[in-house]
Formats: sequence, C-alpha cells, structure tokens
Amino acid sequence: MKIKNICCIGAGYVGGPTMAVIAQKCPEINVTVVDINEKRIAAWNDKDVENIPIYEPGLSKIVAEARGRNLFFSTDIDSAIDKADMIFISVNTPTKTYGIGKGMAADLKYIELCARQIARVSKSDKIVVEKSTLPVRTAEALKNILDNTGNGVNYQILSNPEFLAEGTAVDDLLSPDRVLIGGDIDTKKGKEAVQALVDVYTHWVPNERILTTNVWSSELSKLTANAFLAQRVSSINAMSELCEKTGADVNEVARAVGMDSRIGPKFLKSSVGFGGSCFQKDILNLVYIAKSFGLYEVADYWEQVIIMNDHQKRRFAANIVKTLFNTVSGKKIAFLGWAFKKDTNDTRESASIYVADYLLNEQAEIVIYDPKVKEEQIYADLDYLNSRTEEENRKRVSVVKDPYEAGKEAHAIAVLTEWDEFRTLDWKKLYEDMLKPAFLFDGRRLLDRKTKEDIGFDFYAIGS
Ligand SMILES: NC(=O)C1=CN([C@@H]2O[C@H](COP(=O)(O)OP(=O)(O)OC[C@H]3O[C@@H](n4cnc5c(N)ncnc54)[C@H](O)[C@@H]3O)[C@@H](O)[C@H]2O)C=CC1
Ligand SMILES: O=C(O)[C@H]1O[C@H](OP(=O)(O)OP(=O)(O)OC[C@H]2O[C@@H](n3ccc(=O)[nH]c3=O)[C@H](O)[C@@H]2O)[C@H](O)[C@@H](O)[C@@H]1O
Repeated sequence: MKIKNICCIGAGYVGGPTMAVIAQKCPEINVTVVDINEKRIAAWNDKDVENIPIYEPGLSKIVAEARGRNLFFSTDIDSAIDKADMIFISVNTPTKTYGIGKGMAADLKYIELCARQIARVSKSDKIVVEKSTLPVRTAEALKNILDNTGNGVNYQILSNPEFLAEGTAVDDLLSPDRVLIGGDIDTKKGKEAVQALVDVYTHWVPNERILTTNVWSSELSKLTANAFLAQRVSSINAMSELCEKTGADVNEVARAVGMDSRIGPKFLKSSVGFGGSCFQKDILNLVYIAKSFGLYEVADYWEQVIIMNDHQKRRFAANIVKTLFNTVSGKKIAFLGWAFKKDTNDTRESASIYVADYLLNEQAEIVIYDPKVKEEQIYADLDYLNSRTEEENRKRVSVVKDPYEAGKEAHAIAVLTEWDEFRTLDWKKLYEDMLKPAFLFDGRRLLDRKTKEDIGFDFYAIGS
C-alpha cells in the first residue's frame, strides 16, 4: 500500500519538525500538519520562514524547501483527516493535574479527543500512528474508540514513538539511531500497515535502523528509553555529591567510567538537574503504570530517579544560601541561563525555575540573563508555581539583555544553562563589577576553575 496523504495532528516540537523532514524526503506524499492553536499554525505559515514557532538549528531551511510544495500547515483538521490515508497523532500528553493519578499519570484527554474526531470524520480506511509518548496499552483504548463508531471504516493502529532531542532535532530526524514501529504483526492488514510506514522512512533511513515490534513493546520502549537516559543523569549527579565530600572530581569519574565500552561516554554530564518537558513526565507515568499493576518495587526503583533530581536542584540552591553566610535575604544573585539546556528556547521543567523559587523563598533578589528565553516566559514559569503573587515575582526578579548588567553589584553568579557564550564572557570584568567576596556557582561544569580562582572568585562547581 502506497501512502499518498499524511495528516499530523499537533504542530508542536515533535509534529512540526518530524513532518517537515518527512515532507522533504518524500516529495510524492502530501503532508498536512494541523492544530487547534491558530497562532501556532499562523506562525508555521509566516512568510518569513525564520518566524516559525520552534527554534531548531536547520529547521527553517527544510520548511522553506517543502512548504507549499507538499508540506502544509492548517487549522482545518476535519478536511486533513478526511483526505489522509495515514494520520499521526502528535499532541501533548502532560502529567495529569487533577483527579485520579494527579501529579503522576499522563493526561490522555487530548489523545482521546483526536481519536473521537478521527472516528467522526473518517469515511475511508486509515492507518493511525501514535507519535506522542503514551502509556503502554493506549493503542487498545484508541482502537476501542475508533472501532465502536460503526461506520465500517477499518483502522490500523501503529506506535511510532519519537526519540529526537531538542536543540538537535533536525540531525536526530535525518539520521536517527533507530526508527521504532509497533503494529499488529500477527494479521495481514496489520503487517501491511507496518510496511506502509516502513516505506515512508526508507526514503532516507537505512533498513537496518528500522525496527518493527508488537505495539506494546514499542509503546513501552519509549518510556524505557527516557527512563534510562534520565537515570544516567541522576546516577552521575548522585556521584557528584559524593565527589564533593571526598575530593574526587565528577568529570574525571565520568570519563573513567564512560571509557568502559559497556557503559559508554554519553549522558554522563553532571548538572544542576535535568529538565525538559519529558523526562520527569515520562518517569512519573512509568511509576504510575507500575503501581497500577501492583509492582511497588518497580515503581519505587524508578521514582528514585526523580527524587535524586529534585534533591540535586535543591542542594544546589541550598549551597548558595549556606555559602553566602547562611542568608541571601536582600542579596542580588545573577542567573546565567534559564532554558533547560543550551540551543533551545524551551524552559519546560528547567532546573533554573526551581533554584530561583528556592532562593526567592529565602528573600533573594534575582537578575536573569538568557540569550534565547523571553522575559514573559520567565515570569510565566515562576507564576505557574504559585509560590507568591505575580506582583512579588516582578518586584524581586528582573530579566536583562546583557550578562554584564546581570552581574553588576551581585553577591553571586550562578550558571544554570550550558550556553557556549558563557565560557567566553569577560569574567574579569564581571568580577570587578561584583560585590566582594564574589561567589561563582557553576551548575553545569562549564567553567575552568583555575582561571576563575586566579581572577579572585570564590568558585563552586557541581561535583568537585
Ligand atoms: N518535545 C520533545 O522533544 C519530544 C516530545 N515527545 C512527545 O511528543 C508529544 C508532543 O510533544 P510536543 O510536540 O513537545 O508538544 P507541544 O505541546 O509542543 O505540541 C502539541 C500540540 O498539539 C496541539 N493539540 C492538542 N490537542 C489537539 C487537538 N485535539 N487537535 C489538534 N491539535 C491539538 C496543541 O495545540 C500543541 O500545539 C508528547 O507526547 C511528548 O511526550 C517525544 C519526543 C520528543
Ligand atoms: O522524549 C523526549 O522528549 C526526549 O527527551 C530527551 O530529549 P530532551 O529532553 O530534548 O533533551 P536531553 O538532551 O535529553 O536533555 C534533557 C535534560 O538532561 C540534562 N542532561 C543531559 C545529559 C547529561 O549528561 N546531563 C544532563 O544534565 C540536560 O541538560 C537537560 O536538562 C531525550 O534525549 C530524547 O531522546 C527524547 O525524545
């Protein structure tokens, strides 16, 4: 079966870049990305391709090539569903904030709405692809909704989780470690559906990197991959605290350990704690699923990854207070970085939000500089926590466009994101403009200790 029309519901960090690459690589397939968010769709359609709503290196060029040719962005969801032979669901699946499973389970209301809309609109057979990260066995619920509409349409459900990381999305999509496709491989129609999606990817992904499994393995593999990745960060962060007590250096330990080919060198960078929209959400979801099957030891095991991460954020903040003679009340602390990692403007679950909140509770004054994050986003992140009034957040936190302004007359500087530009700042100038003793806290192991101490800083770095 040859796919001619693809529809993707959800034009976010995953739907947008993924479909742009599919459209670029498969010029004979029409790809329409739809969303209920009109502003977002308008931004994807902006005449100036640099204004597309997601910043990812290399993305605007791909969009420029395919948009209007075989890549379209639209709010007409019904018509795109109607035309499509394959529909990707790429909507958000946040942690539930209400009801049963509050704070743990994935909120599947957006997924269900998509399924109901597909069921209502479809007149011809469809392959429905789960692109969002979902709890294992969600495909069963989707199939139930789709098959019970009684309009004679045949649906095949596939799971095709996405493994891209923000900041490197385009490279990750163009040359993925693997593409995972789960389907009903025991039936003829199921096999055909899997093959149809395999044929889309083989336009640019080598066959040996395309892995097919049953649906449940595919759904669970995505949660597992994120849990393992986050676990590595929590593992090295746990060691960072021990390093600080013993005179070992976490970078040296990571290097020594990572050279063991069974362990490998990646994802062993100690930090102030992992952030991003997915690690915490997906592990909480895994913990919830394990508990719902009565697997309490499994749940506790994975929950520890989150507990360690929360501890790392808290202890970084607590160390600032302790080092500044046990009080930061009324003291100015400069933050370099607010994004959850470099090369993205995404701040979801960024460690900086929680470090700031802790210090604000201790009555600090915070001045923030980040090269890509907008002021309104920073205030929105703090307001969302509900720790104090919006007025108070604006009174005690300021956002500046220049790192030197942030450092002026500060008691301390804290590096929260590993932006490359922070390495090459004029640290001598920063030092001179600060109050003395001038404290510098490196939450990313970005800066060289010796040169900073030679300048005169009281220097603290995670894990050394
Ligand atoms: N952000 C990332 O780097 C990655 C995310 N994922 C997963 O992909 C999924 C999507 O994540 P993001 O793209 O980051 O989310 P996002 O929040 O950036 O985008 C989701 C979009 O879906 C739209 N939407 C929600 N309900 C809709 C409906 N009923 N009809 C039409 N549009 C609807 C929203 O308006 C929003 O624009 C999540 O399950 C996430 O866990 C997976 C891999 C990487
Ligand atoms: O499902 C998802 O959303 C995605 O989640 C992560 O991607 P992402 O969160 O975009 O970025 P990462 O590079 O994984 O970084 C996550 C956090 O961990 C931190 N980190 C990462 C690596 C490391 O060694 N140390 C460390 O502290 C980063 O600074 C960042 O805060 C995974 O890497 C992707 O494979 C996955 O598709």
